[in-house]
Amino acid sequence: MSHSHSSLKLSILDLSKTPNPSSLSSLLEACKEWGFFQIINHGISEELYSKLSLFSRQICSLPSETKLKLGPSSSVKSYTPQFIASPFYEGLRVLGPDFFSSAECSGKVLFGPKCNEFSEVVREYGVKMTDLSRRILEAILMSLGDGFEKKFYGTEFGKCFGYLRIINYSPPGPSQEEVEGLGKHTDMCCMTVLYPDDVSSLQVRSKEGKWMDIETRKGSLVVNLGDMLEAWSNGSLRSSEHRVMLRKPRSRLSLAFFWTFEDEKLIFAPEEVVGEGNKRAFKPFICSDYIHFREFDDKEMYEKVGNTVRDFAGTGVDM
Ligand SMILES: O=C(O)CCC(=O)C(=O)O
Ligand SMILES: [Fe+2]
Repeated sequence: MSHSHSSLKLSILDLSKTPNPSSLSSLLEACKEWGFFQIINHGISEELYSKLSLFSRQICSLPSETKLKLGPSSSVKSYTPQFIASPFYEGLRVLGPDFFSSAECSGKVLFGPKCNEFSEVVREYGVKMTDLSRRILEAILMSLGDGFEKKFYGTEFGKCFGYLRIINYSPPGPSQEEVEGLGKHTDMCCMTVLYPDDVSSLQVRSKEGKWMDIETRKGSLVVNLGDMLEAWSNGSLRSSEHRVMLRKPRSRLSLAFFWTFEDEKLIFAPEEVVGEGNKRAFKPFICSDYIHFREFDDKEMYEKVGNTVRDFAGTGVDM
């Protein structure tokens, strides 16, 4: 039996070019319609990616006893073993802004003396992705309204920080044509910058509810918007449901960099963003309250995974 899949070529943001009205309008269009686009000329070298991939593969092959020292129920909590998100998914989280120290904290347990090299590679990746995330977010604000990046970047997004998740998906079994590596979800953060080794496993759900395979240019990174930005933009920027479907009999690696508001941030769309005469699509809420709402759901009631910020703070007004 073979499945047919519709696919979506992601809109391109070229980071080597100064944004102009035409590039900004296609960026805004992509953010509203899909909440997904791709970036090219992003400056993350393949060499850096390969170094990090190598460590990722090493983490994958370590014995479970070692990794379970880092979570889910130990004090460090940086490791998500298989069978939490899915039977095929395991992940290691490294918190910014001090990527070196947080990498070291896990690295000591995982790699022993080789840990320094790991921490250094993660630091370099974290710093570069932080810079990249800022530039992307500025472009998004610019696309939302004239002068919005100057007006809102510092005041609203000035305390954003990033964290990295190094994700390994184990291969589906020989008799499994297609398995869910990561189930349907929206990202909680403002924005995710994704370096997948195989983009064809990533699917986004259209507004009509159709799953689409994501297509990108070779070497580009995938950006998707999260719930916090959807709420901050009064629902005009879309945080889309997406998932990972594993189809090839090989493992898959992915580096997901999440750019998020600080815990205590009150998320409330500014008047100018809502626009005169428009209703509010979200009640104001504190960032960490939403994260707790999601974490509780994800762990305690697995069937309820998939709850979004609209379930948490939506007013019922559909933007
Ligand atoms: O692995 C991927 O390509 C996507 C991961 C993802 O969606 C996530 O970690 O939120
Ligand atoms: Fe995601």
